[in-house]
Amino acid sequence: MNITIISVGKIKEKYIKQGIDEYAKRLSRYSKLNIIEVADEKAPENLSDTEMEIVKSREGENILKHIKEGMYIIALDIKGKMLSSEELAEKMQDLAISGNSSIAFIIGGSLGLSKEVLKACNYKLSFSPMTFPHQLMRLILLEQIYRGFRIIKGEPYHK
Ligand SMILES: C[S@@+](CC[C@H](N)C(=O)[O-])C[C@H]1O[C@@H](n2cnc3c(N)ncnc32)[C@H](O)[C@@H]1O
Repeated sequence: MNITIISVGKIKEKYIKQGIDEYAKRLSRYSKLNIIEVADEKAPENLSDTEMEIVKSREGENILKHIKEGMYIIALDIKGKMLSSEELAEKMQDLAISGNSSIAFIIGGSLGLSKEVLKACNYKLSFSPMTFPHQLMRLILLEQIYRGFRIIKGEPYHK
């Protein structure tokens, strides 16, 4: 299976980068991983609603450029559907069985994802009603994808 993560913004924190590198290494036993970072637009505190939509829209355009034919697109969205780790694993397995060998996970920037991206995606996945910073979200997502592969393979994993 090919996993692509399209994420707005760079990873600046060293400790998060180390965690991401570790899970990317662990995942390489199970999947091809491609992490694409798209530029985050400047978003000062005092933006109007319209200006915020413009920022999200610009970031969204850059995200959508990386979507390829045949990719199953999962947008990370606080308001999306929550799944257990076992349910996410089952979803990944079902996609593979039905011939979707390429999954793209999308993580938004500080203002979230544009309506165009949310419209283009096949599934909206929430990790909880809480808001996580995008850098940490990338690490948590990688851990859950890795956990998903361990579950699919029936391999032992920390509970
Ligand atoms: C700082 S958050 C953006 C917060 C923004 N106010 C919103 O409502 O989306 C950056 C990105 O991380 C991801 N994210 C953060 N918390 C999440 C959660 N609980 N579930 C799913 N994705 C989350 C989303 O992709 C979001 O666009």
